Amino acid sequence: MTAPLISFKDFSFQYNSQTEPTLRHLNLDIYPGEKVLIAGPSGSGKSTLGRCLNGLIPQSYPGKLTGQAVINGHDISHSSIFELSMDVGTVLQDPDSQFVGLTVVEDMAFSLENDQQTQPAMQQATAKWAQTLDLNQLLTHRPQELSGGQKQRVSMAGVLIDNSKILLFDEPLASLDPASGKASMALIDQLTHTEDLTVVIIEHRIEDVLQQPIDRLIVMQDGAIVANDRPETILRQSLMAQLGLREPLYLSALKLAGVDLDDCTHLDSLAALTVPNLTTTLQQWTAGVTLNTPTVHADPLLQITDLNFGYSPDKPIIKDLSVTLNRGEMISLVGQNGTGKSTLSNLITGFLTPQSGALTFNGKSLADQSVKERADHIGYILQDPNQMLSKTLIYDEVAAGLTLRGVAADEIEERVLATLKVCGLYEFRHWPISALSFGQKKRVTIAAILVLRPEMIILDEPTAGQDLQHYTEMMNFLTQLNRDQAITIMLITHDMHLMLEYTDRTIVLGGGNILMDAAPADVLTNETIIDQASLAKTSLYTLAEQHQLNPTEFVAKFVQAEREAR
Ligand SMILES: Nc1ncnc2c1ncn2[C@@H]1O[C@H](COP(=O)(O)OP(=O)(O)OP(=O)(O)O)[C@@H](O)[C@H]1O
Ligand SMILES: Nc1ncnc2c1ncn2[C@@H]1O[C@H](COP(=O)(O)OP(=O)(O)OP(=O)(O)O)[C@@H](O)[C@H]1O
Repeated sequence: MTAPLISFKDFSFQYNSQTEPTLRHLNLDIYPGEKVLIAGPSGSGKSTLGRCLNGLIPQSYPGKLTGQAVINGHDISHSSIFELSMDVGTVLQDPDSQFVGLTVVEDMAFSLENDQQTQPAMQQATAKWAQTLDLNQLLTHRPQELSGGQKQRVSMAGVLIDNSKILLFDEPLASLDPASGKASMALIDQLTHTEDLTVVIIEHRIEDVLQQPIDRLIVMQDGAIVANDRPETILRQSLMAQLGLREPLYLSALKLAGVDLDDCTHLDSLAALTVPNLTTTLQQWTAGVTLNTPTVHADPLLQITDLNFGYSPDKPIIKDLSVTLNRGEMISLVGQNGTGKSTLSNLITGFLTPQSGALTFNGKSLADQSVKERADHIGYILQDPNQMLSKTLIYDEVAAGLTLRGVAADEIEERVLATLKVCGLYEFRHWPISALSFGQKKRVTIAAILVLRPEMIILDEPTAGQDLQHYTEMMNFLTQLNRDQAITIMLITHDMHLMLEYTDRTIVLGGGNILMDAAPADVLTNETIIDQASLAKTSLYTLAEQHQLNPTEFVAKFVQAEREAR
């Protein structure tokens, strides 16, 4: 039998700054050529396990290590980062932080130059990977000029060029638009076969990873491995919710329609799934649901008229854009990577100034309001929490906005503690921010804005990097704010699931303007818009099509039934 390429035996790890081990008694073997998905709640130790694979632990993150972890014959406790980085190539969720070269080709060749390889060897290697990863047209571009999907391919090239046999992806989908995410998953699958790679993917969005076959799903909880099996076995046992994971949409739909999963085969792939009499069951279920009349919001809050903006005069990003957002709406803003969603948000919040056009909030022009004045009404939560955090302690970070605004000390305490409870951070209130996981940091930034009680909140990918429990808590919390206090919420997202289940109106941005402004179920069943804006059909759409149902109606009924069940 083949020996494992990665082998953990009764392995535990405790960061020096922690009082308890973060990884506990792991036993895990990964074999050459396997494609493995690691999932689990936020803070369960996935990234820590990733750091053990690529040598950052114990070299860059010192701590107490017991048991054994061997990667391609190298015991991590006695190997250098250099040795392990030759075995394991890591592609981070934020490729920007990984770029070292001024151009794509320089970035790709960087490690070869460090190894003092000859010019012809470097040229041969860059040509091979540029071809394999479809980067030939981009070699002279600066990495910062690329779209999210292109950046990820450059990062992959930068690690594959070292001939690493193991590739580690930490949340590869978090910042890609759905079409790029799909392409990226297909590329990873192709490389697993053609380049003889072993692939480890850490990702919360299981359904999106399962678009391509996965050999094994490993679920972590509280530092331990609680499931390690074929995805189909875990899906069949209905363990997903119990394990804190999000079930694929099509499975939720089957359950809603009363299907017994024991009667089904190939549960991990909608294309191969077989269920007896499914067409009749779904048609009967659809006929039994009556759609509610949608609530109409007609009280304008933010009015944007003929807005124009470009970072340089020859390249307009926003062109004559006009739109009205009403009080109490729950909106998703979607579109291709690099289309201008963040730019539009920066124009609204005052970080950027338009070349022409008008913005009014509550009937008053925003033109003469500073960033801080606008922030009293409109909160903006960035995608990368590290760009927003400035204090050492969590409590202080959440209190900062209130302190700056001169709120009385006892009111600050009351509001901060209430917000921390709502955001699931209360127990960490005395912790330094540096000891939090990515998902936990994200919640701190959301808490710091919510505490100001704004009338409108713009959130850039609010749930990226969040586990199911915190995702659901956060979205229920935002929904509650929206319903009870009529706060207008606009979510910038690449998560089609989120857009469908939690928003009532979707604005699709593309080519500097609005391509479509409609109910999410209408957007996600419009093939032309899906193509133009790099969105993706959800599995619900495919399921409806497979069973001769009207996709728009089926999706809308599913969303309504799910919301009622929440
Ligand atoms: N550099 C560090 N120093 C001390 N403790 C850390 C450090 N990084 C992570 N931890 C601790 O380890 C725990 C697990 O964090 P890790 O980032 O591995 O979780 P994760 O499962 O990847 O979470 P997420 O899905 O939120 O990214 C966290 O609760 C955190 O307290
Ligand atoms: N500070 C800047 N200077 C110059 N160009 C920029 C700057 N910020 C963004 N751009 C460019 O403007 C365009 C729109 O970027 P923006 O970040 O608004 O897109 P986005 O829709 O939010 O993308 P994503 O979905 O990837 O987050 C992109 O082509 C980007 O490269």
